[in-house]
Amino acid sequence: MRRKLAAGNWKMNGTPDSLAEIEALMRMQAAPGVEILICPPATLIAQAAARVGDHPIAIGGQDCHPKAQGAHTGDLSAAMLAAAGATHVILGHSERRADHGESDALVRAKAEAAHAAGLIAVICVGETLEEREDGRAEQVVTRQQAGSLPDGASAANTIVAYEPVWAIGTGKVPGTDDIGAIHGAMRAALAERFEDADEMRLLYGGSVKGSNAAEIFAVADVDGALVGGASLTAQDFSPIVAALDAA
Ligand SMILES: O=C[C@H](O)COP(=O)(O)O
Repeated sequence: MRRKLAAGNWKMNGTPDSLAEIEALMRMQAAPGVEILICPPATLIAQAAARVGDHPIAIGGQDCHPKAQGAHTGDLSAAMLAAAGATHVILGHSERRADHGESDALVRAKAEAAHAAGLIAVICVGETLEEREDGRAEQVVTRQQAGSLPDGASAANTIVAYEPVWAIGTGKVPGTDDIGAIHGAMRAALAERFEDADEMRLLYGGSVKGSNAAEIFAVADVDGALVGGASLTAQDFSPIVAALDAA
């Protein structure tokens, strides 16, 4: 049984005042069927983890370096994230692939580093608009998935998020048939490589909001969401958690 996950990626947003949003989520009506993960900017991980305390909300990072330590100014190792209180790390987000030229091979190396530090890797894949219009969405996504997941990936240490680049922050969302087709192809490709593929969680990300969450979560093989803009406030995020709990 795959546990449903509502993950929030705050991206480059948030100051210590924003931690009040996590406290508001902690006060929210319990959604027993849903695991919640918040990935604030690295500057807030330790404070967020301290605020969460024993509450089951998990805290994650948004990137890590593939090396364990060394002369890499400005970077953070997976072990540093774990020491700050993170249990998860987002890797290979399309914004990192675009802004920092991250390849599948680099994402795979980062995932290996995350696993070595005991972190759960949330590995992102997704096609551009041009690739979708060329009819290559499934091919691109499964190729990225194959290249970005290390051989040691398992349901215990890896989650895959399908995020069409053109749907991120745009208000555009693929049709539910399209999401289902991609998630089905991802699951089938995982099954060829990993024994516990049936237990690996697949998230959808890209303009998920309270208003469209229920129809997205009704799609087969969608085990939750990776949410950007609508994760920044408890008011916007809580309806998504509720829709997932009800799905
Ligand atoms: O990581 C989150 C995704 O990029 C989705 O962002 P969005 O919900 O603002 O479209």
